Amino acid sequence: MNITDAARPGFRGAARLLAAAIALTWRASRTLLVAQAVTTLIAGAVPVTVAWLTKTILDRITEPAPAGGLLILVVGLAVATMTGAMLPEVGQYLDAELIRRTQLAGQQELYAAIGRFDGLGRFEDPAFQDRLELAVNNGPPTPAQLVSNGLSLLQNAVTIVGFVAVLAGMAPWMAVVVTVAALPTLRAELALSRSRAKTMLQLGHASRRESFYAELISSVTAAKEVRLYGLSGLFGARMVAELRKINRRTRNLDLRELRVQTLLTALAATVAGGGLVWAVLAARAGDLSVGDIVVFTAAVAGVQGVLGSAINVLARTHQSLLTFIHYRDVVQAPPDLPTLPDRPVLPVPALRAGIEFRDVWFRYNPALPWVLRGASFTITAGEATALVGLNGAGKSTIVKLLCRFYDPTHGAVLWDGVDLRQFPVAELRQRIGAVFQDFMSYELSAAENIGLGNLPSLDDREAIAETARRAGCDAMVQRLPDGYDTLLTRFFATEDDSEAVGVMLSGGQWQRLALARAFTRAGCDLLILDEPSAGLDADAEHEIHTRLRVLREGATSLLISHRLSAVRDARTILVVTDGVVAEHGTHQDLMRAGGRYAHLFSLQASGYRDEPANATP
Ligand SMILES: Nc1ncnc2c1ncn2[C@@H]1O[C@H](COP(=O)(O)OP(=O)(O)OP(=O)(O)O)[C@@H](O)[C@H]1O
Repeated sequence: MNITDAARPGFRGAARLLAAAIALTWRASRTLLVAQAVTTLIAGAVPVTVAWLTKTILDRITEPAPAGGLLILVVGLAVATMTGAMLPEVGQYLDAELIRRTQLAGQQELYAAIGRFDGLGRFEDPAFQDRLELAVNNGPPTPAQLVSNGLSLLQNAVTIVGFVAVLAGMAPWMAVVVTVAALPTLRAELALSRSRAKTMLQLGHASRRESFYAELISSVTAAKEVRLYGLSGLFGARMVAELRKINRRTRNLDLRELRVQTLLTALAATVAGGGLVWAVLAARAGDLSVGDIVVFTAAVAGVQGVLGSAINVLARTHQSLLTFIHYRDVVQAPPDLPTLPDRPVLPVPALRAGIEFRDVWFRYNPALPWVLRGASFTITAGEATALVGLNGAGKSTIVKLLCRFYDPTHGAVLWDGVDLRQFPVAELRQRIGAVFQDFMSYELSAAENIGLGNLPSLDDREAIAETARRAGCDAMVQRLPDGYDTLLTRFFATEDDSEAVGVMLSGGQWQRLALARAFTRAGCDLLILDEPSAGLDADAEHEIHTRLRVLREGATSLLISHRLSAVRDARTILVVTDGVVAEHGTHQDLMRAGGRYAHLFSLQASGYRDEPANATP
């Protein structure tokens, strides 16, 4: 994925980003956007109108023969002043409402984009994680902020043009001096905001590590080990070290900003003071009227004040643009698992022959070692296949390639002879049921924990109960305080009953629910069971494997287990060693061959054999 250089979007890049922000805000609420634009234009014209009316009224009062229409001017001044006082409140409300609506639209767009990432690679890439975090934390409100800043700039521009015109009419050189004096400020502010955005990106790692340690200290998952091993001091110190690192960098930025701002304020004060001295001298010489001095002072202060605020808004806009880049990068990220460019995209057919790994090479990252080194094997349709091997051999990696969470680095995975990359990913996954080794425990109700496996039947309580019966967890769920409605968490209450207390399940109980979730896809083309009985007691394990044997009968399944007695009746056992399938066959074949499998099986079997009676002391 091409990640834009965050510090320098370039003029055209900035224009494209702004256009995208306006488009999103327009989609969120066009009425509010138009209302805010109108309010902004009026607010921009008010200060100049007030200054001009004040001057005119003063000049008329001090004229030897006052002209008519004074009352109209005074009423006009009152209306303009009142409008000027009321508009900020109205603008503030419109601004807040526009931000709320755009944030909602932005959040929907961002999370829909994240949901479209088919693979796991991006979630494991630290550079992408940094951008994702910036996009998630700061992205959704930025379009509205950008638009709001843009409108503020428009308002400032209207005011500046008005005051500069007034100044130019009285002292053209002063209009030039005031405007030129603002240029260094603009340059310095833009440089500052660029440094700030760059620093925020660089601090992404530190900030994630800081959150990681904070989470370890306060999370219930880590609470046991943190307490037993007394880790909170260590993690707390590391968290503080990361926070100090972040503070050091942001403090340096703030100090730089303070120095620059002080210099710029001194420059502005000198220009304003000089202008005032000139105006007073000119008035004494009879070149300016009292009204002229009032409007001159207002114009200099107005231009400087508005220029200052415009520059601040510009810097904020620049900063928002730099943040918005990450949001756009995520939202516009190309598909992470594209289909093969030179072959047609095909619907996924029901599996008839089998799934073949053909000379598959795979590593998680070019910098990491190969996990698979030319693995070739077949999972035959309608048969029970088992996958065994030592820890880290690559069994779960094979499962992830089967579900197409990654694509092979070389070689191909073929579904009835068709490369998986020719299928729409979501369609392929609908044909697969799986219990992963690191399955999820959802802090939702028991029924939902099962029903999530098959969304169309999420509310079909009878189907869920039937699945639970097949997975052997119906009785366990029935015994929970609210049966299938029991909330499996101690952290959230149900919306309608805040007093309801949730339940925490044991590891084995969660595992049974995960099994049931996979079973909701009964009749799927491929059932993957990665260590489905790892957390179960001996009784439960035996019972589950007996059930699985029945369920796998005639179905295409892949079972991974370190308990070799559980895989012995698989039609084919694949033994993964050194990144390839080194042995395959039935239990009997492999035992006869006397290879790695036979060695592992004999080792496990010896652990279950009784010691001879005379060997006991
Ligand atoms: N997401 C990942 N990123 C980088 N390396 C990974 C990732 N997942 C696994 N690995 C590495 O790939 C290798 C194979 O891991 P895998 O989980 O496939 O092994 P396994 O055979 O399932 O092991 P076990 O029996 O312990 O479950 C290991 O060396 C592991 O460190």
